Amino acid sequence: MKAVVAGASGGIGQPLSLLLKACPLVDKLALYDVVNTPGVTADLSHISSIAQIEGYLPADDGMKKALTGADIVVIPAGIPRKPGMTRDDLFKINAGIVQGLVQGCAEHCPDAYILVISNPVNSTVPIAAEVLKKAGKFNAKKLFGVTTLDVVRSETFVQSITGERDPSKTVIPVIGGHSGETIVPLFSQAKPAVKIPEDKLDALVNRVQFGGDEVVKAKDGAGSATLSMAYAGYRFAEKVMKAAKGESGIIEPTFMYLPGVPGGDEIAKATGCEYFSVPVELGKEGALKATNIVKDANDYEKKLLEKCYEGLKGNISKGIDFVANPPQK
Ligand SMILES: NC(=O)C1=CN([C@@H]2O[C@H](COP(=O)(O)OP(=O)(O)OC[C@H]3O[C@@H](n4cnc5c(N)ncnc54)[C@H](O)[C@@H]3O)[C@@H](O)[C@H]2O)C=CC1
Ligand SMILES: O=C([O-])CC(=O)C(=O)O
Repeated sequence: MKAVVAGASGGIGQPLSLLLKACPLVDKLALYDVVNTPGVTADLSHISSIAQIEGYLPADDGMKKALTGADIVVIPAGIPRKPGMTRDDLFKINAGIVQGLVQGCAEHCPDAYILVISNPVNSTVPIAAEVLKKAGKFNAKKLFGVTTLDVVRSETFVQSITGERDPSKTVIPVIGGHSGETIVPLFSQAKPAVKIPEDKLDALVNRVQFGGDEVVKAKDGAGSATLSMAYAGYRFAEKVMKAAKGESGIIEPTFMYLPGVPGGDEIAKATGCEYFSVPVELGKEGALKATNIVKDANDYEKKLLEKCYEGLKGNISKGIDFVANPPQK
């Protein structure tokens, strides 16, 4: 399995590359960034794990060399937030970065699983899809917006209420998008069931929705979540790779183009959003099936979902429009 990290020298890229270098499922790891890949690559190359590592800069066809032969491409390239910014404020710069990298995937590794971390995910995933569609290489089953950090946060924050020793043992679906009120945790659907006292529910939901802001504020100008994101990004990438190798029964929420995924059409109709994060079963060819968990939401969660739909639709159209009507330079 050849894995590529695009944006490998960054705050997320470095620890994510470390985790992938240590992963026994990875035979080859290519690091791509516009800066510092020689140093990061040299450093990681001393780790005595299976993965053979190569690093590339844009010069000398670096992107092409990194992407050629890739089975999975993880993209954490782009600028992060500073206090006072929304994820949408990152659009202006990150939209073009994701567009360029996904164009590279269309040309050099059209069959790879593509995992988009760069924000705003609600718009960068539609951008990626439009780029791939234009190139005639779009496979909705293999394009994923990484929303795993919202799931990881939900597990962690619920643990502070339930006291469960291993938070990852509680499965909590988090659906919708990846910013503020578009993030909707469905605590009513947790397995095993969790009991959240009524007077704690609003604060818990708010903390999951604005968990990113909590980190941005604490970092005080030095960026946003990087280490927890690398953990979450790795967790999702590992699931995709395990499914690719034939392991069955792997389900994880991820932000996808639903009409292209089995079971997705009815969710797109119910939500009015073509892109939405729902629990998706993964298989060798990527997404096998999207689960319509929206219909199981309770009344409290249905209200959250109404707000989610509103915000998400605008973010999605903004991404589609960026590719259809490129901004004048
Ligand atoms: N999906 C999610 O849950 C999360 C997403 N993020 C997003 O991830 C992105 C990266 O965050 P950080 O790693 O903290 O930022 P960072 O600034 O530390 O790293 C970004 C890296 O991307 C590189 N880069 C820029 N343009 C590039 C290009 N055209 N090709 C290849 N590499 C390029 C930069 O040189 C830098 O090394 C941000 O957009 C952030 O908002 C962050 C946390 C969670
Ligand atoms: O908040 C941010 O800008 C980074 C992010 O997406 C997260 O931590 O969930």
